Amino acid sequence: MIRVSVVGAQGRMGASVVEAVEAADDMELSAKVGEQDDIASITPENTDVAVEFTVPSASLNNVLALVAQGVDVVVGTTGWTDAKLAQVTQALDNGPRAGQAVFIAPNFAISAVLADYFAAKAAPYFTSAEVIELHHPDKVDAPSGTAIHTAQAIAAARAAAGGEPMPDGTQGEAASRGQVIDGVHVHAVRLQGLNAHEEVLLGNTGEQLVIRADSFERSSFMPGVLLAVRTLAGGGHAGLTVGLDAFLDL
Ligand SMILES: NC(=O)C1=CN([C@@H]2O[C@H](COP(=O)(O)OP(=O)(O)OC[C@H]3O[C@@H](n4cnc5c(N)ncnc54)[C@H](OP(=O)(O)O)[C@@H]3O)[C@@H](O)[C@H]2O)C=CC1
Ligand SMILES: O=C(O)C1=N[C@H](C(=O)O)C[C@H](O)C1
Repeated sequence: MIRVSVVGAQGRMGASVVEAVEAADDMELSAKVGEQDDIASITPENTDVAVEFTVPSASLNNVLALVAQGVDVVVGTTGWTDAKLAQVTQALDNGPRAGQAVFIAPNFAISAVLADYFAAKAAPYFTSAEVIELHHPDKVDAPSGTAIHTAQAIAAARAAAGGEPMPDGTQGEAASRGQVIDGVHVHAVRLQGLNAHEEVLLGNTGEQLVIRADSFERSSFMPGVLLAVRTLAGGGHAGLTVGLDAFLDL
């Protein structure tokens, strides 16, 4: 049995992970940790993999604490920057146990992972690309971690193909055009009734490709979370890995 502890267990995602772990035949729930609890209670003696879904402002410290304890971590919290990722890599290098692993995914839903992948594949063939993410109004961060990841992937694919900057003659209030991430405009919608959705618009003269992923329920993230837990528990993924595509045969 894979022993799993959940950090942020009282949150929307954490509670879903607790349910998914309890329902999995090959896993058992070890600890449920919230903001008031001591994360140092999670150790290799009671936990094979910790799953972390908290808030962007707390996630790095939680991950560093778990790595220092010698525990492998699957992270779904957003807000990761290159500088934060570098801190995780450094912590893993100095971790107490050989072969320690941290896995971070901006999105665990297969629809979103594939949308991201398809968008990067399509990007070099289009003059223009913009990303629209749409979420429930309780989401604290904007734009979504997924949208940032998608925009970066589109920009990297365009740059690798030697693409020109996108045409845009709009003047006036810059905020109206969304946040610009690596040259790609990203727009964030918060609307009651929504869960997690993303649309990538790709345009050429006289044509448009729309790639859209919809997570209607948090259960859509659970197969990806459990896949990551099983993959880390199986070993062979030492160090830091980012993105569920690393564990899929794409
Ligand atoms: N990768 C993916 O597929 C997905 C990622 N996400 C991301 O996951 C994160 C969590 O989302 P969601 O569950 O909706 O958010 P919630 O606000 O529902 O949950 C966050 C939880 O974290 C707890 N928390 C805050 N600080 C700490 C801390 N220092 N230690 C332990 N627990 C803490 C909060 O407790 P309290 O309320 O008591 O402060 C709360 O229970 C977000 O970054 C979101 O974007 C969401 C969906 C899918
Ligand atoms: O907060 C959410 O709900 C979600 N957060 C992640 C993100 O910011 O990309 C993943 C998904 O979009 C749901």
